[in-house]
Amino acid sequence: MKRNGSREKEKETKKQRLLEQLGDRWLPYLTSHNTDFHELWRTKYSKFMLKEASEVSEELHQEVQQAFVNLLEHGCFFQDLVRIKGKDVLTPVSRILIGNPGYTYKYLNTRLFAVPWLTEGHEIQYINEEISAACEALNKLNSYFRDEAIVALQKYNNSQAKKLESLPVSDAEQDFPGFMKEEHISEDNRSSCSHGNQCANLESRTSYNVTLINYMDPQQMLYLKQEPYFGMGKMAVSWHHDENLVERSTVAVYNYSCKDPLVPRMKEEDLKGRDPAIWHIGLKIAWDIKTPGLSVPLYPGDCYFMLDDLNMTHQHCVLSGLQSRFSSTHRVAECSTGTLDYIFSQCQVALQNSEHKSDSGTITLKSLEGTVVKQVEKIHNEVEFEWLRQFWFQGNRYRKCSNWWHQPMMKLEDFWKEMEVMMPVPPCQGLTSGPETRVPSILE
Ligand SMILES: O=C(O)CCC(=O)C(=O)O
Ligand SMILES: [Fe+2]
Repeated sequence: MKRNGSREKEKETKKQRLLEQLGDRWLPYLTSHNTDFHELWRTKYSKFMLKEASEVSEELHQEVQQAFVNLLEHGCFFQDLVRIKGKDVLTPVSRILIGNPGYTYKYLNTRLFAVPWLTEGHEIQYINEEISAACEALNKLNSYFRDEAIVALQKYNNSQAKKLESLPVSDAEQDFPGFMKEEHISEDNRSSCSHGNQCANLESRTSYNVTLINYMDPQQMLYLKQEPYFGMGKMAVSWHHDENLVERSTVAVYNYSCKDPLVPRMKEEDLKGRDPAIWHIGLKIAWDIKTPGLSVPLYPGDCYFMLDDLNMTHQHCVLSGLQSRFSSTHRVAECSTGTLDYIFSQCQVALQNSEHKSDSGTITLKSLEGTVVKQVEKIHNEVEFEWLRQFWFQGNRYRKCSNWWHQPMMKLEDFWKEMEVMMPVPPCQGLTSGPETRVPSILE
C-alpha cells in the first residue's frame, strides 16, 4: 500500500501537469442557464439529487435556520487549522460538528469532537436553551435526511432499473456496469423490507451519525481561491472528496444562504458562466477532462444528496455567492476508531498490562514481552496524538455549547498518565521531563 505522503505527491504532480496543459484555457462547464445543463446532469451526474426548498416543510426550515442563527450568535463556529499538502492552513469556512454522543470526525488531519445531540441513555447538559434547541433541530433534520436518503436511493435505483429493462442485455451491461441491482427494491416492498440484507445495507449507508455544519460570510473573507480548472469563480471549499465516510454512504446537505444581498444582479442572458452572486455546488468527474463540469445553483432551504458512490467517482467544491451562508452536511462517518467507546476500550487493553506495586506506589508493566510493550506504546500514542492533543489544541471551543466532553477527556488524560509511567521510556525520548508537563491539562 502506498504511503499517504507519496500518494499526495503523485496527485499534486498530476494536477500541476493538467494545469500546465490547460495553459490559459478553461475546461467547459454547464450551469442552470445553459441549454444542455439538465441533460448533462441526468447523464453524468445522476447520483447528485436536489430537493428544492419548497419540498421541505416550513416548520423544519424555520427550526433549522433558527438553529444556525443561534449557533452563530453564541460564537460556536470555528475556522480549523488543517493540513493540506504538508502545509497548515486555516479554512475560510468556520465549522462545528454535532452528532452522536462520543463521536468524532476527522478531516484533513483535524479531529472534530461532536457536540452531542440528545440521545436515549445519555445525559446531556447544554450551556443554554438556545444551544439545546439548536442541537434538537439538527437532530430532527438528521432523521428527516435519513428517511429522505432511503427514498432517494430507492427512487434512483428504480429509475435505473426501468432504463435497464428497456435496453438490450448487451447495452445494459455496458451502460450500467455499477448498477446497484441488489438494492433494487420496489415501492411495494419498501415498508415490509422483506429483502432483509438489502434494507440493512441501505440503512447502514444512510444512518447519519454526525453533521458538519459550515458557515461563511464572503464579505468578511478578503481572499478566496479562484476555481482553477473551469473558471467557476470564487470557492469557499476547494475540490475534494469527503473523507472518512462509510463506503458508498450518501451525504445529505441543507443549504441556507441568508436573504438576497442588496447587490444588482446580472440578467441570465448577460452571464457568461455561473452567477457569482449565488452560491453553487460545483461537481466534476475525478481525473476526467472530457466531461464538462456542473455548477448547480443553491437557493435558501434547498437540500441536496450525493448518493451511493458519487463521492468516490466525483469531486465537489463550494462556489461562493455574495451572502453569508450555512450548510449542514450529514454524514455516515466511518467511526471504527473514532468514538469514545473505542478509545476507552483501547485504554482498557493497555492498562491490563499495568501493575500497581503497593509497597513502592509505582506502576509497571506486567509483561516486558516485545509485542506487549509495543501495543501499549501504540495505544499510548493514539490517546496522546489522536485525542488529547487534538482536543487540547482546539482550546475551549467545545465549552461554548456543553461541557459534555470534559469529563471523558479528563479520564483519558488519567489513562494517558498511567501509560506514561508504566512505559520504560529512556529519558532522552520524552518530549519534556515528565508526564505533568507533557500534555497540558485540559482543565487549564
Ligand atoms: O457546504 C456544502 O454544500 C458542502 C460542504 C462540503 O463539501 C464539505 O463540508 O465537505
Ligand atoms: Fe464535501
